[in-house]
Amino acid sequence: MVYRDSSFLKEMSIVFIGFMGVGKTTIGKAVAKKLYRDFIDIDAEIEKEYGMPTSQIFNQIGEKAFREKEKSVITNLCSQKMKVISLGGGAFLQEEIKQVCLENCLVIFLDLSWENWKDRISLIIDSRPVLQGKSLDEIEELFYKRQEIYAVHHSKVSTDNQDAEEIAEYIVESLKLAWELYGVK
Ligand SMILES: Nc1ncnc2c1ncn2[C@@H]1O[C@H](COP(=O)(O)OP(=O)(O)O)[C@@H](O)[C@H]1O
Ligand SMILES: O=C(O)C1=C[C@@H](OP(=O)(O)O)[C@@H](O)[C@H](O)C1
Ligand SMILES: [Mg+2]
Repeated sequence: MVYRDSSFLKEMSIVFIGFMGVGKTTIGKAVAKKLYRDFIDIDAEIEKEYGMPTSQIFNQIGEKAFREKEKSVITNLCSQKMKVISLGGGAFLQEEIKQVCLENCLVIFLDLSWENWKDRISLIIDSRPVLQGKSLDEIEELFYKRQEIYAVHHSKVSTDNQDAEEIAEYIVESLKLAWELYGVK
């Protein structure tokens, strides 16, 4: 059956959410390339606006300003179609961001187990101010607490034991199947 009014499904922007370091930026970029869409990384947009890396924004201007900018950047970009957008792991702490994304975009939660996540810490610790100065136990507590904000999404993809390219391929194939199922041309 062909649903003639379902073409919006194929046009919706895709938003990636999940904890720091799960691969939102890496996988988002790969998915965008495979779908021939523009890729937007919200942290990169904020860094461009301030002309400095996130850690420096947190240190010099403060987290509050970062979060305000995060909200305005996401609110503006989420209304656009055909994008692939990777959020920062703390964006869904703000209810307004959560609502605007869930209402306008296809929200995909990238899930990774704590066991696998902790092997990745050395890759990200220097560039993630939220992790700095915390013990591993404190980071584990934050990891589990943060799962609450990702609980509402449209789709969840487990990323354990797969490389970013494989995950991106799986996401794109699943999207194509879903579009076909709904008769989207
Ligand atoms: N599936 C994966 N397997 C192994 N390493 C990964 C995977 N996805 C991302 N990475 C690595 O983990 C680090 C964090 O990835 P990144 O995409 O920046 O995460 P996020 O945007 O969610 O914080 C990077 O060094 C990246 O190369
Ligand atoms: O979880 C968070 O509070 C943050 C996550 C980071 O993005 P990634 O999830 O891409 O690391 C970045 O937005 C900032 O350092 C704060
Ligand atoms: Mg990122």
